[in-house]
Amino acid sequence: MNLVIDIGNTVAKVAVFDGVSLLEVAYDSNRNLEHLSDIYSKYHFEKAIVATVIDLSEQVLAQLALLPIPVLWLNETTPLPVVNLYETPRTLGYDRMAAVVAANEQFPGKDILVIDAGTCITYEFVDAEGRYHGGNISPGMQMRFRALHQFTGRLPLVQREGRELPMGKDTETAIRAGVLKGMEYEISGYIVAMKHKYPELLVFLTGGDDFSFDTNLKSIIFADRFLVLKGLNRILNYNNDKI
Ligand SMILES: Nc1ncnc2c1ncn2[C@@H]1O[C@H](COP(=O)(O)OP(=O)(O)O)[C@@H](O)[C@H]1O
Ligand SMILES: CC(C)(COP(=O)(O)O)[C@@H](O)C(=O)NCCC(=O)O
Ligand SMILES: [K+]
Repeated sequence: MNLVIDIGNTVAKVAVFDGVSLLEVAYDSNRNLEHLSDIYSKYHFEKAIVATVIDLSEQVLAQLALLPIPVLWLNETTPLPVVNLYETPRTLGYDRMAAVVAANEQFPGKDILVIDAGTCITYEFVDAEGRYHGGNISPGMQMRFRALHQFTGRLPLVQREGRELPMGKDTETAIRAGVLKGMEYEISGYIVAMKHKYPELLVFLTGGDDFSFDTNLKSIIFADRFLVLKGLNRILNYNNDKI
């Protein structure tokens, strides 16, 4: 079994894979992997992979150091099943690469746009020859709600759940629609622009933020909440003989 750990800016994900099958996922705070010991004792693991986009707390480092199996720390030196054309591989967030690796595994000969809506929204492009060209980073949903509150004198902190209108009729609905429609139009805009350039383009959507689209683009999107974990598992298997 493979132990796959993805530590994001908001949530840490701990997953169990048997070959390519995902058996279980646990969600933890990124400051303390509380579920790790329980999961570890339930299965027989051979190896692990860790990807992080934050500097880890002493606690998480200590929890990972206790693992009695080989651990692959994903970074710019890790051999990958796609070509990395990012100009600064040392500064790349490897959760982004993992999502690309999983999408490319499902559709090897295709141009793919991968959209990951987590703390940030990231847009990644991998071409039909398996070359990762890079992509863009923009604020995630919670960040948008919080930024509007934090950087103004009068705007409240609005929650995702509540009355949704196409155009706001009061401060709360104006902010909610502004954030949600802003994300929707941003995402649709990327898809339309990239489809224009790459007519055969496939689109994957992943990340913790589920949101619904009303557009006809919905039908061309593959939604997969576990894309990053699946990509990390593929990278771990790809490096089987090296760890
Ligand atoms: N149970 C949950 N705990 C925390 N965030 C959640 C939860 N369910 C959904 N979310 C949403 O998912 C986002 C985190 O998504 P994720 O892709 O895991 O982010 P990251 O990889 O940046 O940590 C949060 O910003 C939040 O809006
Ligand atoms: C862009 C990100 C903040 C996204 O993180 P996430 O939303 O998954 O927590 C992360 O991938 C990161 O810190 N990247 C480093 C900069 C770069 O990729 O170039
Ligand atoms: K993200």
